[in-house]
Amino acid sequence: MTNATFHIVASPESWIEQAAVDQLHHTARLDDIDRVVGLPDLHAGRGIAVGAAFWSRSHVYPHLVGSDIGCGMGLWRSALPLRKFRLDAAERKLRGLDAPWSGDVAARLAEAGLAPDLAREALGTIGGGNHFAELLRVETLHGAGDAAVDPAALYIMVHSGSRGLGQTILDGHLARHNVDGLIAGEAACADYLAAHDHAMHWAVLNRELIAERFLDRIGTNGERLLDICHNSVTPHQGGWLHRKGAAPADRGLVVIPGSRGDMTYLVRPRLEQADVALHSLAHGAGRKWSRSEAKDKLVRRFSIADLERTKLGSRVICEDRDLIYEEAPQAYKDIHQVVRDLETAGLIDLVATLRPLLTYKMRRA
Ligand SMILES: Nc1nc2c(ncn2[C@@H]2O[C@H](COP(=O)(O)O)[C@@H](O)[C@H]2O)c(=O)[nH]1
Ligand SMILES: [Mn+2]
Repeated sequence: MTNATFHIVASPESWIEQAAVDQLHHTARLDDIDRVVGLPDLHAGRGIAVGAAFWSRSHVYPHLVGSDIGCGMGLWRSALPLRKFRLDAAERKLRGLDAPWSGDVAARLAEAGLAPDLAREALGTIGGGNHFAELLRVETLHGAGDAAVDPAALYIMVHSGSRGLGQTILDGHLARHNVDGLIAGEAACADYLAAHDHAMHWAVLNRELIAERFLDRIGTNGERLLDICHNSVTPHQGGWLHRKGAAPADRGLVVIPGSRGDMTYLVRPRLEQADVALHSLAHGAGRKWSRSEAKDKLVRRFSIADLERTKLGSRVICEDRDLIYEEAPQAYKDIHQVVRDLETAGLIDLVATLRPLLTYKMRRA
């Protein structure tokens, strides 16, 4: 039995798999979960649905945040005008980015208020899975607009998280408490929250360094327009708001990417209806196929070379033969429908649509 209120933000046109809805109901039955919200990118995860927000007045549940604490999206406007950007040259220059960053890691960690040796080897690297760095340009400016969006500029979006650090924190918690919740105010909860906040700050710094490394390789720099975490637990309305693949609607502009072969939306959250969705938004399109399904379905239909170009004409650097199939655009839901659902629910205004030019996932040294 549960007393939690349950709401899914999605129109009948949106495809939401039953397994994900079942996972939401399962989570709603945890002790003292008061509100559960599914967003239009909802899909099944490893036990916990992704594209969801959970609020508890009294408990913090680390397994609802998951292992990639602080994972999120950052967007930078580069100083390079599009007219000077050369795709072939950029593709050649984007090398050596999976190796540890050779800059002053200790100083950057200390500046961010973190221990100077915290997960230092991984800092500034993207990691695997569906993490990426992507160069984009403005496709369309919408009515809501924003002075920071210059259609003549090149942009970079970075999706990465806390790498092994978040996993270590979750593993430590599960070893001691399994999936039991932590009672807010008790020492064990404070310890988890302190480690969680370090991982969030580490992830923000990680995205910043990735963007700097990429922009440096193509001979420019940039200004950060936004950085948002979609895996987190934060204080909210006198309780605790867990976001599992859900973008915050209370921290300014948000990017909602589709896939490497589709558009990304830059949106401004609307505050009037925000509480209905626990002040959260879709964090992407959400998966339609699991990784193994994607590989099985696509491997006979497409060569690696096919997948190194997208239907939008953008390029893909991914030298992992499995990953290039697992993360193919076909594996994701329709981003345009996801964004329409958020608009229809009165949760966002569109600012701009961005088109991918080059997506970097990994390249061997
Ligand atoms: N523009 C791109 N979007 C992508 C790519 N790979 C995935 N995605 C989208 O990002 C979210 C991230 O999901 P998460 O649960 O891992 O945080 C995903 O739902 C897709 O919509 C890409 O290469 N480029
Ligand atoms: Mn993520």
